[in-house]
Amino acid sequence: MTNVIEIDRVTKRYGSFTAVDEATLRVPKGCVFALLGENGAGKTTLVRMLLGLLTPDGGAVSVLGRDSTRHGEEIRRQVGYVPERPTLYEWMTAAEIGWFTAGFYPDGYEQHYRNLLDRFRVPPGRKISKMSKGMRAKVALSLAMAHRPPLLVLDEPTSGLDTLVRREFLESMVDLAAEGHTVLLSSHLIGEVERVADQVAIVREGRVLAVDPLDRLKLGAYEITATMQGAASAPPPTPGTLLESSRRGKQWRLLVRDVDDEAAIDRLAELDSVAVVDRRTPGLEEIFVAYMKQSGPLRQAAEHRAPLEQV
Ligand SMILES: Nc1ncnc2c1ncn2[C@@H]1O[C@H](COP(=O)(O)OP(=O)(O)OP(=O)(O)O)[C@@H](O)[C@H]1O
Repeated sequence: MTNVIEIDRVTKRYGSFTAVDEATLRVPKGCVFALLGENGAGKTTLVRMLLGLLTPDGGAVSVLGRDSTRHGEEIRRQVGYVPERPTLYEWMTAAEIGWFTAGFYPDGYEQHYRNLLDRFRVPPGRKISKMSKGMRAKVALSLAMAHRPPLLVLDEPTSGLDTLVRREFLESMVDLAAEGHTVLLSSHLIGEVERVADQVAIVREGRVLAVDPLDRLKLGAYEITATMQGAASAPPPTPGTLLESSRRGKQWRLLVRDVDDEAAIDRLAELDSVAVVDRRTPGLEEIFVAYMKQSGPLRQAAEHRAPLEQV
């Protein structure tokens, strides 16, 4: 099994509202895979279908080689899941909650949990109710990892954490992937995804718009500024795939990706219609925003969507 997750043309509706629309993606073993999308894009709905907690209206979801509609329980046994707002028993200490949870898992769980608390520097005797958000998140992560799941699913795991704790948390994810675990991270934080992900799926309004290795998404992307000879000129033909174009006076700003040969951009200056060409490498945020703007709204906004945050 090379793919830990396989999602094929999956659709999920809530009444007449389509939350996930024919989504297709593959998550290979041993990578940190990010679902990147604004609030309300459908990430949690996708995650719930993976875990067999929601049944798709169409398409197929397979996790660790099993159909999640029929084998949800088996999948959940093998997956570590940290939801956006983990529920922890407030009155227990970190050690007690591990002891309690160990009852649901095979031998070795509690010892490994204690090792993880140690690794994340969580005092075992501290009550959950007396912990900071960051420490709670580490307890939730330790509980999710203590049965050594081959797949860890994290739904907006760092929301509410401060920068340092967030960074530490993210680094532990990269370590996990290096140890052969697969991590699925759902996030709307571009900086976070850029820091840790090997592969990224850009999700917008229930649709998967792009799935790529982060390197590929970034390395072949360019922002081209072409100053034309005349104000009315059309933009020059660009190499690669055009994601976004806008004009201000004589200047076109073009965002392209999948450019194999950057010299092809420089050669645009040889065209009669072009006076000057500049290029620079955009950040993931610019690429993401270009995808978000493409072809206008895909569906009516169902709710107020929170703006994107940078880490
Ligand atoms: N049980 C439900 N009934 C009706 N609509 C729902 C339900 N759950 C989610 N939705 C809607 O489906 C869309 C996708 O929601 P989802 O929670 O999957 O998005 P998300 O990308 O995880 O967002 P967030 O980051 O805010 O959690 C949203 O518009 C949401 O309001």
